[in-house]
Amino acid sequence: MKVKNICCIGAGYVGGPTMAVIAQKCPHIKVTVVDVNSSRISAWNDENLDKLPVFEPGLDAVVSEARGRNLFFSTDVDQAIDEADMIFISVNTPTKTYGKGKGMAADLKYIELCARQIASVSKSNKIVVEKSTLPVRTASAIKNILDNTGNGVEFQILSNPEFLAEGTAVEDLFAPDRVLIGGDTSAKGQEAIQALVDVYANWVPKERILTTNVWSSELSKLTANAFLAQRVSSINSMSALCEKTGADVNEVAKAIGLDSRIGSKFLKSSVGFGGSCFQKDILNLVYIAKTYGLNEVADYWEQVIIINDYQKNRFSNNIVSTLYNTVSGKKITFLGWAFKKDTNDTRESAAIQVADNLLNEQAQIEVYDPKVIEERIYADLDYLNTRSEDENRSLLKVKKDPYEACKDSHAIAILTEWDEFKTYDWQRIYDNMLKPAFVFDGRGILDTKALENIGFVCYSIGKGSNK
Ligand SMILES: NC(=O)c1ccc[n+]([C@@H]2O[C@H](COP(=O)([O-])OP(=O)(O)OC[C@H]3O[C@@H](n4cnc5c(N)ncnc54)[C@H](O)[C@@H]3O)[C@@H](O)[C@H]2O)c1
Ligand SMILES: O=c1ccn([C@@H]2O[C@H](COP(=O)(O)OP(=O)(O)O[C@H]3O[C@H](CO)[C@@H](O)[C@H](O)[C@H]3O)[C@@H](O)[C@H]2O)c(=O)[nH]1
Repeated sequence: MKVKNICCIGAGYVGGPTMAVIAQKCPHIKVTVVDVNSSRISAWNDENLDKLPVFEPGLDAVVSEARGRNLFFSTDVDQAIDEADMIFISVNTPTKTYGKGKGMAADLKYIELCARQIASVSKSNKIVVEKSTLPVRTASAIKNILDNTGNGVEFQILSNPEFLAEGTAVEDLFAPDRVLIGGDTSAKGQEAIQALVDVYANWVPKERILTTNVWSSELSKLTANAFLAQRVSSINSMSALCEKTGADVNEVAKAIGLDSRIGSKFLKSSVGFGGSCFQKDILNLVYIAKTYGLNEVADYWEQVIIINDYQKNRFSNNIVSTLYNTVSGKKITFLGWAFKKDTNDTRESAAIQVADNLLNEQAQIEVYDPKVIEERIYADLDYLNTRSEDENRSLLKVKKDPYEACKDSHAIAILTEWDEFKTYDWQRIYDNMLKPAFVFDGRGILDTKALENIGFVCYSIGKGSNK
């Protein structure tokens, strides 16, 4: 079977870029991305490419090439489902905030809604692809809903998890380490797998397209994120030990990373990992292990989250203790709010927890981030419900100019590794700060020696004193 018409439900960080790349690479396939959020769809359709709802380097060029040709964004979900022979489900699967599994399990209500809508609208056979990250065995629930419509339509369910990282989404989609496709072992299942393999084969080398059974595919996604996050927590746990012992975490990371069995990637110590996936997916993994009675397995992975929380709190505690045990009324500047550089996404960003801790200590915070808008920052804080919205707005201000944000500040905290922070006129920043002028580099990106020569008092994550 040759796929001619794709529909993707969910025009978010995954659905948008993923489908834009499929459309660009496969001009013979019509791709329609649909979403219930009409303002998001309008933004995807905006003539001004700066207004796309997702900021990703290179995405504007891909969208401008394919949009209107064979890439469409629409709110008409029913029509797109009806026309498609392959439907990707790429809706959000956040951690449950209510009921059984609250705070741990993935909330699958949006997935189920999609399955029910596909079931009620479809008049012809369809391949349904799980693009969202899902707990292992979700495919059987989706199949159950789809197969019980009684209208004679046949559905094949595939799992095709997405491994792109934000900030490098387009690069990752152009040249993925692998594409993973899981499906049913029956002949029809294999045919469906082949149809999706053929889509990717338009630009991904065949040896990088891996096919498995559906459960392996679902579980591989959670496993990959757990392993990646575990590396960050592992090096972050070492950063605490480095600071106590005079070791330098960057030197340790380099020394161990040269061992080809360990490898050098994902060993950058930080103020803690963020992003919409790591925490949510590990909590989900922990929950799944517990439901199968695998308590030791659950405890093992939960430790990755515990260390991450520890790292964020350690960073804010260090700011308070260094500033003579009080930050009350003191101005602290945050450079960066996004969970990593080159994205406007702030979900689970370490900056949020660090800010909340410091606001509890009555600090005055001013934030500068090159891509994150003011409304997003306040929404992140308000969501925690720690204090009133008015208090958040009076204690924390968002600035559009980094020098303005740093003026008259007691301390600067680097929360995101944006490249531009390295190029600032740090002498100018120093001259306009209160003294002693402190810098807390939560990303280890600044040249500490150069800053110390200017007169700053520096703390860099994982760098112990050499004395
Ligand atoms: N963000 C990432 O980098 C990333 C990477 C790999 C996998 N994932 C996974 O992909 C999935 C989507 O993540 P995201 O970051 O794109 O989420 P997102 O919140 O940015 O986008 C999801 C979109 O789905 C829409 N939606 C929800 N229910 C809908 C429905 N019934 N009909 C139509 N639209 C609906 C929402 O309005 C939203 O715009 C999640 O399962 C996530 O775990 C995310
Ligand atoms: O050495 C490192 C690497 C990452 N991070 C932090 O870890 C978080 C996650 O970074 P990254 O993995 O690069 O971005 P994500 O967009 O969250 O991507 C992850 O989560 C996605 C969603 O599931 C997966 O698709 C990707 O493969 C997986 O890398 C960020 O806060 C980073 O700053 C570190 O602190 N040190």
